[in-house]
Amino acid sequence: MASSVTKLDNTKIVAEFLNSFDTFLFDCDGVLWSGTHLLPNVIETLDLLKKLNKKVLFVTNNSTKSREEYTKKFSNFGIEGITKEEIFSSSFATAIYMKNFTNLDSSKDKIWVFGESGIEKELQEVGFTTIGGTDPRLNEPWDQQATPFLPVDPEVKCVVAGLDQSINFHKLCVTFNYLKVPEVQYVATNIDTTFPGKPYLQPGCGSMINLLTTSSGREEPPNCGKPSQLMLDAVFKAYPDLKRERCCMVGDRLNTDIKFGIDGGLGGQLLVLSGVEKAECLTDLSHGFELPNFFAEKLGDVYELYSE
Ligand SMILES: O=C(O)[C@H](O)[C@H](O)COP(=O)(O)O
Ligand SMILES: [Mg+2]
Repeated sequence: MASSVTKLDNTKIVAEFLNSFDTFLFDCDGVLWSGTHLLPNVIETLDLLKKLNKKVLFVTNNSTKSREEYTKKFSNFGIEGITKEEIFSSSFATAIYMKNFTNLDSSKDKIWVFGESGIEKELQEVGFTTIGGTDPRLNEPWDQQATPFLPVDPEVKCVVAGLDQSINFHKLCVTFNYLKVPEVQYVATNIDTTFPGKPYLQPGCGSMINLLTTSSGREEPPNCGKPSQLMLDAVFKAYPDLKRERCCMVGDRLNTDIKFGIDGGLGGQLLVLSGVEKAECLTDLSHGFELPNFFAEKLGDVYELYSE
């Protein structure tokens, strides 16, 4: 638990903050952007970190896109030069989990996807056959007699569920029917209950997982996203020279991003108030989550307050 939380609100503190770390791991939604809006001075801050020879990586619980698709999202926001290898998404973490931590045989066991293309593409990249997901036939109105998805496919051995911004009753009913099969495993990409937008907050992946879990009577599924250390293990496997004490996690949620950094033994955590959390969470501790050692109104404050 951080003994005290330092606000990045002046040049001296920002300089000390930057000198304390060699690597910055950035959450995306609520830190870099909010929905389709790039947050202020994000590009400038990332450029400053590169100029200071800092390592910059991205760790997002948003499973809607594959890492490859995320490189295009970065570029569309004008954040150039970000490679797939610098992005760690919960869809990627879930593919790692399915490949290395389950007994599924990707040569014959299929996966039913509740979610978007990111999950499908990352699971397919590690060799799994996926059904459901973005199949356009799921956009047809729910009709028990007409649906092509029931009865369930006996080769499906797992449901992987993530954020679906095109959620509908057809998708819920078919996924529910797979979850009613006791032998079918159940895995969640992440647990974020809300999804930051601009200006409105939205229901997140975790709320959709809760709906599926409650309706099917299943136990809570394993979570592959932050704060699970699966993604951090993948980061340190890909970049073995990183020193945990010289890494800082930058996020907008206490129960995912900041917990992820603290549990992972990272040297620092910066909470930005441009996403889900508001300043009250730093004084009203009834949430029960550990606090970061730094906070800022927004990431762009690092650039705005920095001076040579
Ligand atoms: O509901 C969700 O899936 C999350 O709110 C969202 O995708 C979080 O993404 P992150 O803030 O980890 O980039
Ligand atoms: Mg976020």
